[in-house]
Amino acid sequence: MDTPQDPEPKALAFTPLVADSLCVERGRRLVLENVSFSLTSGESLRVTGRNGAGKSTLLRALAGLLPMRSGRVRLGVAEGEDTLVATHYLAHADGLRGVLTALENLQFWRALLSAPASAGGLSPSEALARVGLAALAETPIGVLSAGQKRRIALARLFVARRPLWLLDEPLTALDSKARDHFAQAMREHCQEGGILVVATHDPLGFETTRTLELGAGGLI
Ligand SMILES: Nc1ncnc2c1ncn2[C@@H]1O[C@H](COP(=O)(O)OP(=O)(O)OP(=O)(O)O)[C@@H](O)[C@H]1O
Repeated sequence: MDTPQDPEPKALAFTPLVADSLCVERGRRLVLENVSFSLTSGESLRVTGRNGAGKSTLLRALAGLLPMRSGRVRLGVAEGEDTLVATHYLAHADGLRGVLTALENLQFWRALLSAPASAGGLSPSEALARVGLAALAETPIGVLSAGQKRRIALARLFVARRPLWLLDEPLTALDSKARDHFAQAMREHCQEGGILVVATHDPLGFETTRTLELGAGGLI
């Protein structure tokens, strides 16, 4: 059963995300060298680059999941709030449990992700409807197609409102209509004051504030 919603969701606006001279090693090899950028409320960054250029590495470092050799990431949040609850990180993997239904997976994620600072998200049923999969609510994830699983993974973004979205190849396996819908969701997130960082090889379907091409000269 869905849990009740916070009646007064907070605004998403917050002070900038700053990456300052990030250097990150993987397997003793320097993958990111002096990567710097700053994004404020409503801004978006598209991270591109050849396979192995370090896109996933950058997102994981921004999410605090990888140690840095040097440099730092600063995420301004409201006083008393935790940077951890300000961030949605979506990796390549969908992060879904095959034996649970679509609805149960989102109930799990909502319980895990909800916090006072990120309240105001959709209920799991509403989030499923948002990604066009309300009819599959009671279907176990294990029997869904790759694109359907991806859509449910993306629905996690809607069950808890968080200002910073770090998305690694979010469009993988989506059909063109689902891509259009998700482009609209990313646009709305920025219009509401959120910040977006997307690693992708594909066009996103909207103009981001900036592009960072790793391995080829930096910010565009
Ligand atoms: N766990 C790991 N241990 C050692 N090296 C790693 C590890 N994960 C990634 N690497 C290396 O780090 C480099 C950057 O990998 P990363 O996954 O960030 O690239 P990417 O730009 O996201 O690539 P792709 O477009 O293929 O997804 C690659 O050379 C890769 O081999």
